[in-house]
Amino acid sequence: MTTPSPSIDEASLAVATHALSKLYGRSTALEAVDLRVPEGAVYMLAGENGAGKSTLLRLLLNLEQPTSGRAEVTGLATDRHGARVRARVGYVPEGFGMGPRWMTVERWLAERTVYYPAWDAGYADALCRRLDIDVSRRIGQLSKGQTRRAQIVAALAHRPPLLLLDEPSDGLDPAARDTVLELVSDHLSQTGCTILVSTHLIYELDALVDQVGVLSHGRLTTQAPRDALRDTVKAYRIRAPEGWETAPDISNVLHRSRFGREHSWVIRGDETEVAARIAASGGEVRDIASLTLHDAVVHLMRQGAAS
Ligand SMILES: Nc1ncnc2c1ncn2[C@@H]1O[C@H](COP(=O)(O)OP(=O)(O)OP(=O)(O)O)[C@@H](O)[C@H]1O
Repeated sequence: MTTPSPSIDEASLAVATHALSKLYGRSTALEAVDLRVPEGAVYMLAGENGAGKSTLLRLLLNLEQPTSGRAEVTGLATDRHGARVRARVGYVPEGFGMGPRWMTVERWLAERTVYYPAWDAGYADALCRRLDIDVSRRIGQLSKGQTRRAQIVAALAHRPPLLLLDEPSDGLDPAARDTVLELVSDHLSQTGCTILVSTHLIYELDALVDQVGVLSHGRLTTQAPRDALRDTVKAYRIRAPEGWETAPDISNVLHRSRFGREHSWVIRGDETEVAARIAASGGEVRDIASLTLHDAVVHLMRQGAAS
């Protein structure tokens, strides 16, 4: 079951999906996903390998069709307006296939202008310089990271209202990762665009993210503003009598560990309510701490995988 988000104005969503499902044969890749990405948000999509993140992004671009359900991207129904949706989106795909091996990067970038009328050649040049791209090289000669750099230029250079980034730093060296984060951050402050980004490197996006979604086995098990997660997913240090761990009536325990009579539990819920329940069951709350975004999301991923 998806954790409900606080009320969101449906009219101001950059992306909305409605019970979006995708089967490959008899195997479920996505199951009744109700994604809500507010306009102007940086929405991080996390989830284990095979959770359905890339499939979801491909469906949003109508590169593949859902088995059931529907999606709207920048207000357009993806099934009827696939080409218009793609023109409004900057997409970094999961894979590294770009184009024919003989084509130079320069020519490949020039061809993007056909698809994107708003292509800004000056901005594309500046991005190529920042990312140290030799545009005279042929696609077949590029390393994985060099390919990724060119894909990032293509995604940003038409200043689309929405970026769909599928593990954008995959293949990049650490310095290039930092440069890409700076570029995306600058791009965001200049354009105010919306970003939906799938990643396994949660800490990398820490400074940017304001919405979080967790996919697990094709289901969106968590969807919440980042601040709401910070306020509700907490680590409780508890001193308790022997055998206490079976006593409390507490739901949404994401993690338990124990050292002697001291317990450390990660619990999702209202802090005051959780603390009261612990106290009522005979436990003494010694400390309550917030988690990093990385730790909170990893606990939520594990809970999603286990449910
Ligand atoms: N073309 C396809 N044919 C059959 N199954 C597919 C296809 N594409 C994806 N799948 C399956 O759908 C599920 C979701 O895959 P997807 O690539 O969307 O996951 P992901 O969350 O992006 O994973 P990762 O983090 O490993 O990139 C997986 O079980 C995968 O095997």
